[in-house]
Amino acid sequence: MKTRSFFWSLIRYRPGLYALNLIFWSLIHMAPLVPGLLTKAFFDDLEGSYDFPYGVAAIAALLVAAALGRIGLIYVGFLTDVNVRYRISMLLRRNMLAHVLKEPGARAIPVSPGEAISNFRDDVDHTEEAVSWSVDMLGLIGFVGVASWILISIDAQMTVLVFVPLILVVTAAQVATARIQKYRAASREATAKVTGAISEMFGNVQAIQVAGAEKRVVGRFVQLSERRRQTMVKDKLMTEALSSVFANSVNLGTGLILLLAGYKMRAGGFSVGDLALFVYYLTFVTQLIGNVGNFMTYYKQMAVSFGRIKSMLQGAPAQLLTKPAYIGLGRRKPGRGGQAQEARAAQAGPSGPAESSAGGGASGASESRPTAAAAAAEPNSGPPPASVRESDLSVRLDDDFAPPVQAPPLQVLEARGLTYRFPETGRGIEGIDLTLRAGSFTVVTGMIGSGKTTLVRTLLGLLPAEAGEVRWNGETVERPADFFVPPQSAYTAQIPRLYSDRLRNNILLGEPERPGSVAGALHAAVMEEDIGGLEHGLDTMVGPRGVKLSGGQAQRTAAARMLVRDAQLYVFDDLSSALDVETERRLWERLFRQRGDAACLVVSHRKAALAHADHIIVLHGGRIEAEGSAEELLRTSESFRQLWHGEETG
Ligand SMILES: Nc1ncnc2c1ncn2[C@@H]1O[C@H](COP(=O)(O)OP(=O)(O)OP(=O)(O)O)[C@@H](O)[C@H]1O
Repeated sequence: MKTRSFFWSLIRYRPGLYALNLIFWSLIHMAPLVPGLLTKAFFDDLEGSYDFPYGVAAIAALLVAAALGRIGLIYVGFLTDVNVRYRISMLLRRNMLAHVLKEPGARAIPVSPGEAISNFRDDVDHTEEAVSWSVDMLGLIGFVGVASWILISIDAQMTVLVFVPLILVVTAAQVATARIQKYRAASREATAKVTGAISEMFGNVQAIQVAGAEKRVVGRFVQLSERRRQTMVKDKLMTEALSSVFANSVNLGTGLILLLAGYKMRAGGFSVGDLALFVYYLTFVTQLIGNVGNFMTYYKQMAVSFGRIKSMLQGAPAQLLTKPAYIGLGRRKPGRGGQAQEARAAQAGPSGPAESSAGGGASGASESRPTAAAAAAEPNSGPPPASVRESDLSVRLDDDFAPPVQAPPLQVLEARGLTYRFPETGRGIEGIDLTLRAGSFTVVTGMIGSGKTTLVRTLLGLLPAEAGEVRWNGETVERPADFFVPPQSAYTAQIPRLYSDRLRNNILLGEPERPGSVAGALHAAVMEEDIGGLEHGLDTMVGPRGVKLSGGQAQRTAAARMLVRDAQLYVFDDLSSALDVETERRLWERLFRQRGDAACLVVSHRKAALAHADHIIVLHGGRIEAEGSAEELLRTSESFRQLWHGEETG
């Protein structure tokens, strides 16, 4: 999609509102034609070359009325402008967010969080500005057209002089735009890097301290800030230089008019009123040219911003940015969302995976979708305010997200030829086959970097598989990311993600609390004894990213979050990093006893997990090196023996 098409699609989002805004701003810009003519009449009347029928006082009254009328128009113009610009930016941000939440969870944004924030904030702002400034163009053309006609009829030669600044400024702006675009791109890039560095610094304070890297980190920050300063100075200098050309051209024009008017007045062909009219119109012509310059600058900035916003889409069509959607303002149109959702529900039907792909698409496994929703829906403390409850959030996003799929009870889950390689390193997994039956307990093990995490993420759709397929009871799962969420599956990632909220809310993450459900999940996650030691039990605020909990508590809170949900497949990615051997043993025992018909897929190298496994998969270099029971593998696999005995030795 080209910048021009993007721009038009933004205008077409609310064509009526945009047209209203265009009309008001055209009137605002054309309104000065009237006081110009009144000023001419006023001076000509005083000079005696013209006789206004109602006297000079009437002209003064009309001038005041014209000024008041323009103030009224500007007031309404600002109302329409605010409505257009904020609706556009809200739509863009909403659609960008919806897209991010639909991407495979582990690769949802292609840049650092800081850069993504800059995309959401600054690039959308620039786009909004370009659309907003575009409404001045019609009024400008109208004003210049009518004013030229009036001025030419008075004095063609002088009129040419009025338009000299216009020609100068437009030429200067044209010459400068390529440079402005270059400087603007560089300053945006530098700003994003600084924002990214700030977010990395704040996220890694502890790592920086323990590595004694404060000076180096601050040094890098200073370098990035210096680069930003340089690019910003160039950017601002160029923009301000152009503005000053716009501003000073009025003085230049006035000087030229005065010079010529003196000669013409002496010759008697030019009245004081004519002079007043020329000077009056020149001011407005130049102001309006300034607006053209602003529009051109913002349009160029928008081209840069559009490129950056597109990169966030990771190859998805840019049309989705301007796809009409409910943005939370006014009444929701019938047929949008509500009906669409019903239609999708009918398509998704009860029969499971194949139908689920017909829906709009939701993201991630349990870890990503409810997490993201709750992160947006729930503030730092206490219950969320009514305006941002999850039910409201679903109203805003349900055009994009399919309703949860209800698949038939799991009998067998199969993956065939599953392949994913990280573009950056070419590493990952290749040609993985696995079979999980209802009630089975499968452990994936292997050395560091062998591909265990990549395997579970690809299976669950958190990474987009390059090849292979996943089948649920023999039916192909077309869109694993939509499908592998509760009630089909629940997942605990290797690194737990907790939110600055109560412990209870971190476990439930929007799931309605049933009697005993949280207590049951806490017991299964071996967390029940820790609760008594916390200041406010389940209502303890866990702090940003759960910093008030120990690593093991955070890990088990994430496990409890998974276990509080009914699922037919539970996936754990390596709990051992933060759990002592005894706690982990109790956790697997409880899970093993309580799992019922659910299948468990566990990444671990701990004996406690391996001992429960009825099937073990040993990965090496992203491929399955061996598989079987622990007994078989101890006989047949050297790698497995190393892992098994490794725990004893180290
Ligand atoms: N985000 C990434 N970008 C590029 N390469 C990656 C990325 N994440 C992992 N890899 C590479 O993919 C391979 C598999 O990584 P993966 O995290 O799946 O291994 P693992 O067996 O889970 O390791 P660990 O036991 O340390 O958790 C590794 O060689 C790793 O270097």
